[in-house]
Amino acid sequence: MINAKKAVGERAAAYVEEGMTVGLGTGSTAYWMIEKLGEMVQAGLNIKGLPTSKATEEQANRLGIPLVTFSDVKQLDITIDGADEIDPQFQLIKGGGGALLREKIVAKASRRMIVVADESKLVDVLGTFKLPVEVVPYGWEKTAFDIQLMEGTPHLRKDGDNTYMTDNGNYILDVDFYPIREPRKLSEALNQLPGVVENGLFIDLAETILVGTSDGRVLIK
Ligand SMILES: O=C[C@H](O)[C@H](O)[C@H](O)COP(=O)(O)O
Repeated sequence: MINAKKAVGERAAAYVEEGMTVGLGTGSTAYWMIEKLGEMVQAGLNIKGLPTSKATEEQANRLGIPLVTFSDVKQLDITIDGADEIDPQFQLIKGGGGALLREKIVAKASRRMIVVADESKLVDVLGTFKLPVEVVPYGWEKTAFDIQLMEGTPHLRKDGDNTYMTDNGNYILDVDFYPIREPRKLSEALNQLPGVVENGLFIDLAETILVGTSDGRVLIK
């Protein structure tokens, strides 16, 4: 069977050029982009990576990709990352893997964001995928209550019997807001709640979308 995520991830690595500082995304599609970048680095490509999660940091270290942090750089040339849903206006839902906060900080610091996904991620209207919202543990029940008043149905993310914890020590509420007809408004309203750290709506950040199809093609949008 053709691995659409592998094909699209590897294709995206071609956007990375000598000397660039690269935001390294998180997830099972970005994984293949990072593996390919590792090969390119071993073959002599000189780049610096800034990882969006601890998992990605470990992968990059294993592959010998030199890493920087925001104490070294304030702007990146490019970020390549996956998505959970992509609408026709290139607005995204991200955070299925819990990395949305670091991913958004890195994407916003980048001159361009390339999104890699298989075609199952393309939707007409966002929200079938429950929107991940990162919240501080203190008072999360009150934050969830406030989200319900916004007509969302929140579910506290679990990790087996435990509450799932992000790389930043926060919780995730996966919120059913379907259909999300006004993603910008919803994103702004969520971020007004004091307990919300960030939400998984990525508005006007994706510049180019690479879509891997089940028959092995990569479409560039
Ligand atoms: O927090 C996780 C990220 O936003 C991922 O980029 C997103 O969940 C897509 O992951 P995957 O490529 O594994 O479907």
